Amino acid sequence: MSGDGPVVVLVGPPGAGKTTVGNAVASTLSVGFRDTDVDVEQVAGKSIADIFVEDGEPVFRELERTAVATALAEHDGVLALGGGAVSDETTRSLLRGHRVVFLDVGLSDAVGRVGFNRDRPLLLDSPRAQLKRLLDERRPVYTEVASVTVDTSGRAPDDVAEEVVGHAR
Ligand SMILES: Nc1ncnc2c1ncn2[C@@H]1O[C@H](COP(=O)(O)OP(=O)(O)O)[C@@H](O)[C@H]1O
Ligand SMILES: O=C(O)C1=C[C@@H](OP(=O)(O)O)[C@@H](O)[C@H](O)C1
Ligand SMILES: [Mg+2]
Repeated sequence: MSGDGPVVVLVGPPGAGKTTVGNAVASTLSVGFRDTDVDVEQVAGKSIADIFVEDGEPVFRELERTAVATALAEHDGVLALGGGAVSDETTRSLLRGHRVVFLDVGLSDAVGRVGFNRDRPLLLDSPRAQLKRLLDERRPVYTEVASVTVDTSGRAPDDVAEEVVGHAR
């Protein structure tokens, strides 16, 4: 249903907990949860890993840009974006005016959470170095699009979710 947009949009690097915390926040608020990574997989009819291998990252980014725009327009619950969505300028401008929370995470915690996960194509090779690069490159962008930053390092998902609930619309 369309309305004022999502009650909260979660951005941040892989392993920040956008999907996990987003689900918990939606459950607490009794609203729907949507994740643009899932939307992209549904539209493409295959996993993100397969999109990267078979079609390439630019195709994934194009699908992601459309998925974010669609979700912002029609979802009124909690919305989690993929970690790289904010690298797109159109997406950044679409996020203006929305309640955006940056879930931050330190490098060690991020590596511990997703360093050995095989579902994230960007982290298959040298996960620690890749996560450091993504964090260094994107932190300024996450900060720019978000009105609030919540550090998740060393914290349980439920604890983070409770804080995010306080920032929802
Ligand atoms: N605060 C947290 N503490 C410990 N592990 C976490 C936390 N948040 C998420 N995780 C775990 O880290 C992994 C990645 O979480 P996920 O929600 O998919 O992150 P994102 O969507 O930001 O990439 C999952 O295995 C999840 O259970
Ligand atoms: O950081 C990125 O560029 C990506 C993050 C992933 O989502 P999560 O941030 O939910 O892991 C997913 O969109 C894809 O693997 C690319
Ligand atoms: Mg996710």
